[in-house]
Amino acid sequence: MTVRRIGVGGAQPYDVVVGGGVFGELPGQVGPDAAQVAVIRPDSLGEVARPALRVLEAAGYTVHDMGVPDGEAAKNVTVAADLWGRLGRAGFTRTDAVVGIGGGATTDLAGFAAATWLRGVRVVLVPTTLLGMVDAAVGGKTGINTTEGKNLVGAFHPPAGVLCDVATLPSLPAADYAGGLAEIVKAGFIADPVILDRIEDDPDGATRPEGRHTRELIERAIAVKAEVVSGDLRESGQREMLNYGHTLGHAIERVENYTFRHGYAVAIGMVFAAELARIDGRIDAGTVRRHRAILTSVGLPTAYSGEAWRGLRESMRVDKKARGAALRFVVLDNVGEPSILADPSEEMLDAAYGAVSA
Ligand SMILES: NC(=O)c1ccc[n+]([C@@H]2O[C@H](COP(=O)([O-])OP(=O)(O)OC[C@H]3O[C@@H](n4cnc5c(N)ncnc54)[C@H](O)[C@@H]3O)[C@@H](O)[C@H]2O)c1
Ligand SMILES: O=C(O)C(=O)C[C@@H](O)[C@H](O)[C@H](O)COP(=O)(O)O
Ligand SMILES: [Zn+2]
Repeated sequence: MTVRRIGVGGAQPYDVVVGGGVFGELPGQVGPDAAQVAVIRPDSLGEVARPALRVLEAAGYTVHDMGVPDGEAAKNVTVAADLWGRLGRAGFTRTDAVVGIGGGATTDLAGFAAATWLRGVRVVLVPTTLLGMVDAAVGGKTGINTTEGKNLVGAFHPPAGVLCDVATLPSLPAADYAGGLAEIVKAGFIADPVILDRIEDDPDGATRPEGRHTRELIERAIAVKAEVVSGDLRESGQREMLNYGHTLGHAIERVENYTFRHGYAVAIGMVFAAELARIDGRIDAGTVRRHRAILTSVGLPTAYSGEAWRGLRESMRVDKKARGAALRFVVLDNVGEPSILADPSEEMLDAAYGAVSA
């Protein structure tokens, strides 16, 4: 299987390595300075993490296997504090390193632990979900959720390297695989319409790791993310476009107490943002229909409870793109042309939600 390296620029450039069996590159990414390595991974992913643990042990590191709760259940301050305790007891110093293995929730947590331990130690990320590979592990956003909102506590802390071993994908449940497709579709709508063409060409294949266009979809989505974050690590401008669908999406996750898949919430959020753009006269009804058709074709939801609207509207207030009382949404002026819609009226918001409410 071919290996592709996608470079991420910035003050500390690194590679996103995509291929089969790339775990072997872990020691090279962890580097020669570390004596100890903390491997942070879900308790449930012992089998998936084992080859990585073996490679690190064989390279001579003292490896601490730090299991955490599965997925989103670990992305909170209780688990982060437990990790700080374990790092402290192991005597982790500034030259030691963290390796995060798992889905996006786990790599966000591992990145956050690395960002906060001693104010920042080296972290290498090994995403094992589609979503982790195409989005979460790339770009240096780390964080945890709080009761009040999604990712409200975090830090920008880019990894030293990202290893996407596509051989881990076949064991991923289909529903979680579909969640990753939402971020791939997002990359298509905001920056690379070829992604949309490939999914429309073979929607069934898009839902499977062995699909005809799967490698291309993964690499194109990573390339979109790498390009954006290379120029704007701290989200002072262009990076906001990666938040397409996330203002409503994060609010849905919050009202569901973080038990609703991120990708599913973002899928609904993208249709909401598309409806907002249509109401604002930026895109036509056909482009909104294209959102629904593509998302539905790969098994993603495009509607949500009408009764939830008041709670969602309240939750959106803490969106990181908001400025004061003004909400700011990423919308499209056209496919591949994202822009910001600032402070839409309550009537517009109500109308757009009416169009996605079930
Ligand atoms: N930092 C960022 O830039 C960024 C970007 C996008 C999303 N995110 C975050 O990513 C998270 C969503 O990530 P996700 O969709 O990967 O969810 P997840 O991390 O919850 O993983 C989904 C499920 O798949 C399991 N799993 C992981 N790899 C597996 C494998 N190879 N085989 C079988 N099961 C496997 C996990 O244990 C979990 O149960 C959210 O918290 C979201 O906020 C962050
Ligand atoms: O990397 C980014 O920037 C993104 O917005 C990517 C999103 O897919 C991701 O879910 C991110 O975690 C959202 O960031 P937040 O700052 O809105 O919490
Ligand atoms: Zn996301």
